[in-house]
Amino acid sequence: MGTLILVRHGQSTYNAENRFTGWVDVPLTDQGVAEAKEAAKAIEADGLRPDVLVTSVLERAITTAELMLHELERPWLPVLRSWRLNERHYGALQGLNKAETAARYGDEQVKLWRRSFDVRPPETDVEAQRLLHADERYRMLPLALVPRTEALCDVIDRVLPYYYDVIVPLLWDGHTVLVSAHGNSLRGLVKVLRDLDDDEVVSLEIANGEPLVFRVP
Ligand SMILES: O=C(O)[C@@H](CO)OP(=O)(O)O
Repeated sequence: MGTLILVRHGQSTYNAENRFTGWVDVPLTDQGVAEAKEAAKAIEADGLRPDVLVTSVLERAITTAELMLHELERPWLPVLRSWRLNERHYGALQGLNKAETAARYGDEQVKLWRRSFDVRPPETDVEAQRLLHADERYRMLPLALVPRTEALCDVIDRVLPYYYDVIVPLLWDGHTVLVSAHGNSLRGLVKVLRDLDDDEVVSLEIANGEPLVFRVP
């Protein structure tokens, strides 16, 4: 039996500024750094010792994991990274303030964009998609796989192949796998692991730096 530890990165600068983040690559705040260290203490207190690290390709998740491993005195762990674990792409909302967007479009609409299973935020234009594709991290992808917006259902579609093809075999081999990722990529995974239906997932919230532990037979 393997152990899966899911951690959402510590607070980022955009979290602190209440901005839609998505694939924008922002760093942690001082509070985020402290949350990452606390996350490591929590898993240590549970007697858990990760032996493989898996992260998205976004800095806030990578830094959170590095801080955690340093705290756990295991900075040497083997690491795997994938764009498939990135945050949900927030489309044209990326960078906007969430409160200002709610004042403009209404709380209900913003809640649908933020938490529904299948409502996509407005998409970015083709030029923004091309710019993202030019980023070294995403250049190897076919352009069609570089998102212009995503709903949670789209995130699940991209996360699951990585989960089943890469993470599950590690768990079957008995590893303790630490996954450092994002609010919505982890909401998608937790929906599947807990078998939540499309309505239940609306109220699922994942806090910064709070580890979630699953035993996978
Ligand atoms: O902005 C984002 O990308 C996410 C996570 O920070 O926000 P939300 O809480 O709306 O899912």
